[in-house]
Amino acid sequence: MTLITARSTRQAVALDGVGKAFDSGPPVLEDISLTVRSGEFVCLLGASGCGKSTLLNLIAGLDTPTAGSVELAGGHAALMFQESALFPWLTATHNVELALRLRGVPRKERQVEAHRLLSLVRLEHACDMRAHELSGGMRQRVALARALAQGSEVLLMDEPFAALDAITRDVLHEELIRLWQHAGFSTVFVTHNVREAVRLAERVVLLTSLPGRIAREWTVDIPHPRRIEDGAVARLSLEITEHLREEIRRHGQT
Ligand SMILES: Nc1ncnc2c1ncn2[C@@H]1O[C@H](COP(=O)(O)OP(=O)(O)OP(=O)(O)O)[C@@H](O)[C@H]1O
Repeated sequence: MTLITARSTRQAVALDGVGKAFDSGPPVLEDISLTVRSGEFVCLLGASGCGKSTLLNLIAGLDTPTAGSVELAGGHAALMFQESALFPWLTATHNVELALRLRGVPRKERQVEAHRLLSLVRLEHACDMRAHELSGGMRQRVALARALAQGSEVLLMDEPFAALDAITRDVLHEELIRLWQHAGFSTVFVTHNVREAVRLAERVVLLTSLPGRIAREWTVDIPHPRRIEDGAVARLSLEITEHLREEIRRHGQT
């Protein structure tokens, strides 16, 4: 593992003129051009229904754009959703081992590696537990360990902490930043929570609605560790919220 010391210029994700329409409906996304540098943490922010998940699915290769192109370093990305989607009959270790198996890690190395990943997310005491024995926060930790097990350069996260209480969410923000700083993967994180975006990202990209286009973006220069209640986080959040409100007003989505 390497600590990020300098900003990379290599591209992890490159979207060029991406558009998406479903069937004969109007475009959900239009002319999205966005580059995510290797090791960069970008938050995609926008009102409900503006197309954030659709864009993430296009980056993941789960769907194809109707216009433009999507390029992904390494050809594949790890995904994490609001629901942990763990296999309930498998222990935490076996859930992680499954991802290692799909990646071709030899059987005798899998258990050690799964335990290493579960310790990284501070779950060394829960290796033998199944989903129903884990809290929501612990389930998301296992999901994060499983995502890391895929060994992708890019981690795509679709509101992964939205269902958690504020304290658990805050702890997981801290954990995610710690892992990102040390492992150096690129992250595209979707949220409609402005403070969460400013708390986490190096860059916040705001999407318009109907169709989703890039409205504006902000570089977040606030040093880590950041807290959600920091003055600098609050000030930038206020500024971004004003722009988000404007977008919502424009489209009558209140
Ligand atoms: N498979 C699909 N077929 C038809 N329409 C779809 C499909 N997937 C998404 N849409 C439409 O695309 C639009 C954007 O949806 P999407 O889920 O990407 O938005 P979002 O910004 O992630 O919303 P939220 O924040 O509420 O999760 C919505 O109008 C949705 O109904």
